[in-house]
Amino acid sequence: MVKKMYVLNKTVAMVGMMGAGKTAVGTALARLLKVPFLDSDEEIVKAAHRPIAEIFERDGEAFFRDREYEVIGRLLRGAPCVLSTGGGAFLSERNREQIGRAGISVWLRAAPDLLWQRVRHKTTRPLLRTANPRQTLMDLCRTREPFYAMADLVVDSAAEYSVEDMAVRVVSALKTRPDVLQEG
Ligand SMILES: Nc1ncnc2c1ncn2[C@@H]1O[C@H](COP(=O)(O)OP(=O)(O)OP(=O)(O)O)[C@@H](O)[C@H]1O
Ligand SMILES: O=C(O)C1=C[C@@H](O)[C@@H](O)[C@H](O)C1
Ligand SMILES: [Mg+2]
Repeated sequence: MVKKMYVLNKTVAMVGMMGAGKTAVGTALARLLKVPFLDSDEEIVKAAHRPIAEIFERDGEAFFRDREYEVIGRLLRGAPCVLSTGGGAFLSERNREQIGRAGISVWLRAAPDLLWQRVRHKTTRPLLRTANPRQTLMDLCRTREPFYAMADLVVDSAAEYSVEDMAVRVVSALKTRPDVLQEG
C-alpha cells in the first residue's frame, strides 16, 4: 500500500485529561504527518531543569500556569507541528485564544474509568497526589469537560483502540476541516 503524504498547515494542539493520550497519540500522529512532536510539559521541564511535581511544590501552580502559557505561545509561533498541551492548559481562556489563533485543537475524550486505568500506576502527576486519587480524577473530569468541549474537534478513545488507531482517527477528524491538512 502506498502511504499517504500530508502537508500540515496549522499546529494541531492535543487537549484533554491526564492519561487521554495527548503525549502517546500526539507522538504517533506526528510520525504519520511527518512533522515534529512537541510537548508543553516537556518543554517546561527542560527550561526549568526540574520535574513538574517539583515546580508545583516549590513555585506553586500559578507559576507553572504562567510558564505553560509562555511555552505554548512560543511553540505555536514555530512551524506547524503536533503540540501536546498539559492537561490543565485548555482550561485557561488565554491558552484557548492563543491556540485558536494559530492552530487547531483536538480533544481526546476518554471515559474517567479508562483514564484511571492508565494513570493509576504513576505518581508523577501532582494534582493526583491526594488521599483518594481516583475520586480526584473523577472530579477533575466532571469540572473540566465543559472546557475541553470547546475544542475544535473531538476524538473518542476506547479501551480497544490502540495508540496507532487513535492517531489514524485524529487524521480523519482533521480531514473534516478544509484548512488543516493537504493531501500531497
Ligand atoms: N489509545 C491508547 N491505547 C493504549 N494506551 C494508551 C492510549 N492512549 C494512551 N495510552 C497510554 O496511557 C498512558 C497515559 O497516556 P499519555 O501519557 O499519552 O497521556 P497524556 O494525555 O499525555 O497525560 P498527561 O496530561 O498527564 O501528560 C501512557 O502509558 C500511554 O501509553
Ligand atoms: O491536568 C493537569 O492540570 C496537569 C496535567 C499535566 O499534563 C501537567 O501539565 C501537570 O501535571 C498538570
Ligand atoms: Mg502528556
